[in-house]
Amino acid sequence: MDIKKLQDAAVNASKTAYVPYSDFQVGAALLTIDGKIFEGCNIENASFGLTNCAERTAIFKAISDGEEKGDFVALAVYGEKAVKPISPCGACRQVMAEFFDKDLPVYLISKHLEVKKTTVEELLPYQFDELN
Ligand SMILES: O=c1ccn([C@H]2C[C@H](O)[C@@H](CO)O2)c(=O)[nH]1
Ligand SMILES: [Zn+2]
Repeated sequence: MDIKKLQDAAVNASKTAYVPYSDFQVGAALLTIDGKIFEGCNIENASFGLTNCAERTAIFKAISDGEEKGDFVALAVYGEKAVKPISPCGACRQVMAEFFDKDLPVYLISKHLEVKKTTVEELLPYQFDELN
């Protein structure tokens, strides 16, 4: 799969972000082994801590639609105002660790489309995982 397509999907996903508090639109695009792409945006709340990041929205949409742990092959995240490639928060890293293989490629993208390629393992080393 062309990474450009996943990157475009992440940019597209950011368009529907609900961000009245931060005005910081984020989009995520999650690719499955079958070639499906699940898009997610950040969704904020007046009670700030209830905000759902773009990454978790995409992951939860995929799981809710029947995709399973191990079905995922790549994630792209785009920050519309990110000066440097966006960096996922700790909550999202933990949720990624739940559903993604350690070596799954994660493409972090800045507003100028600078891309940093990393992995789940790099984002969350020595992860908590009760099942292992
Ligand atoms: O990787 C990230 C980083 C931040 N945000 C959101 C949370 C909040 O809505 C806004 C500003 O932090 O960006 C994401 O969705 N993903
Ligand atoms: Zn997050």
